[in-house]
Amino acid sequence: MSTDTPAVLRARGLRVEFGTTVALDDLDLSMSGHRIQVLLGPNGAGKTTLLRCLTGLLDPTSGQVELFGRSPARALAAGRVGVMPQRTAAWSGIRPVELLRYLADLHAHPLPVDDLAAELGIDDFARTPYRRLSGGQQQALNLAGAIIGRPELVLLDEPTAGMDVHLRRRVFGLIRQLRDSGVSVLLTTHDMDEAARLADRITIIDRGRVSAEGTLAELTGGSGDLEEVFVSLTTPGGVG
Ligand SMILES: Nc1ncnc2c1ncn2[C@@H]1O[C@H](COP(=O)(O)OP(=O)(O)OP(=O)(O)O)[C@@H](O)[C@H]1O
Repeated sequence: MSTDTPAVLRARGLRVEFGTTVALDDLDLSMSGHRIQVLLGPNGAGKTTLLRCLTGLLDPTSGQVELFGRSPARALAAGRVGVMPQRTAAWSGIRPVELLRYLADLHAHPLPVDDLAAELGIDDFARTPYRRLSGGQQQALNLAGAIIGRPELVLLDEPTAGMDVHLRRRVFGLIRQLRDSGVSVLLTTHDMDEAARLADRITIIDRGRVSAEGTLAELTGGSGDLEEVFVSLTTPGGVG
C-alpha cells in the first residue's frame, strides 16, 4: 500500500483568460506540510484570480487544481479548507457573535466562539451590525469565519488590509498559532514587512506567472531586503 500523502495544494499549468487579458499564464504552485506561504505580486498580477481558482470559484481556462488530492469543491465541502476573500457580500444586519455562532453550527468541531472572538478583539464590537463595522473589524470577522471550522488549509486574500497595528499583531499571532498547530496557510499581501515577518516561504507572482519562490533568505541572498528583490522581479501594473 502506498504511504504517499497527497500535497496540501497542487496547481498545475493554470491559465485564466478574461477576454484578451491573460490573468494567469501557465502557473504552477504547490504546498506540502504545514507552513505559512505568502503570495506577493503587484496590482493585477493574478493573486486573487489564483485564489479564486484554488477555491473553485473560478474554473481556469486550462490547468488543474487539487487540494488534498481532491477538487477544490470536494475539499471545501469536506470542511478541510477555510477561505477569507478580499471582499465579502455584506452580512448586513447580523451581529458578529451571532454570525460566528451560525458559522460554528455548520461544523462538527468548531473553535470556541467566545475564545476566538476574544482573540481577535471581536468581543469589543460584538453587538454592532456587520454593515456598521469598520473595514478592519469586518476583516477580523471574515478571518474568524474562515478558521472557525478548524480547516487544515486556510486561504486568506489580503487578511490584514485595513487593520491597525494592534489588530495586525493579533492576526500575526493567530496565523502563527494556526501554523504551529498543523494548519497550512496561504495568504496574499502587498506589505513586504508582513511577508518577511510571517512567511516560511514566499512566492512572487508577476503577470500571471511565478517569477520566484523560496524562503526569505533564499530570495534575498541573506540581505533580507525583500522590497528590492520584489521591485527587480516584477512589472509595475502587473498584467501587460
Ligand atoms: N472578472 C474579471 N473580468 C475581467 N478581468 C478580470 C477579472 N478578474 C480579474 N481580472 C483581470 O485579471 C488580472 C489579474 O487580476 P487579479 O485581481 O487576480 O490581480 P491581483 O494580483 O489580485 O491584484 P491586486 O493586488 O490589485 O488585488 C487583472 O488585469 C484584472 O483586471
